[in-house]
Amino acid sequence: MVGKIGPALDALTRRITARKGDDPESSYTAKLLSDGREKCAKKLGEEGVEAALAGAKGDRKELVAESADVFYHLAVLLEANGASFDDVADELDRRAGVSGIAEKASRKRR
Ligand SMILES: N=c1c2ncn([C@@H]3O[C@H](COP(=O)(O)OP(=O)(O)OP(=O)(O)O)[C@@H](O)[C@H]3O)c2ncn1[C@@H]1O[C@H](COP(=O)(O)O)[C@@H](O)[C@H]1O
Repeated sequence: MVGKIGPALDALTRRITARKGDDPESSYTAKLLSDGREKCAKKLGEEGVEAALAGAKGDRKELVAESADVFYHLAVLLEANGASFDDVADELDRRAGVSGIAEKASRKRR
């Protein structure tokens, strides 16, 4: 099965970019972006904690909903910092094939 998250994140990114500069009264994204990156970061932190709590209690439905909130707020925070999911994808690709254990050990040697 071809994954659906890439196209979904692309479409979400396009919607967020299109909202930039819109009236904050009519767009939550425009409101967040006009409030500044610290507000965007605060919202991502809140949604991350909510997703973690849903996962910890084993609530699959809530975890899925909260995860969508996390992706949305991460997309807004990336936009607020001039970054994108493509940048994140490049970083993930860079890490492919490097074990997390080996990477941690290499950091300790530095
Ligand atoms: N995916 C989302 C999305 N996920 C969550 N949210 C909003 O994020 C907010 C967070 O929920 P909270 O309960 O924390 O809201 P709150 O307490 O009112 O927030 P604050 O007062 O703290 O800012 C809610 O208003 C949600 O509706 C989203 N808002 C927008 N999108 C996407 O962005 C697109 C553009 O939306 P607008 O910018 O609103 O047109 C939409 O078509 C969607 O694709």
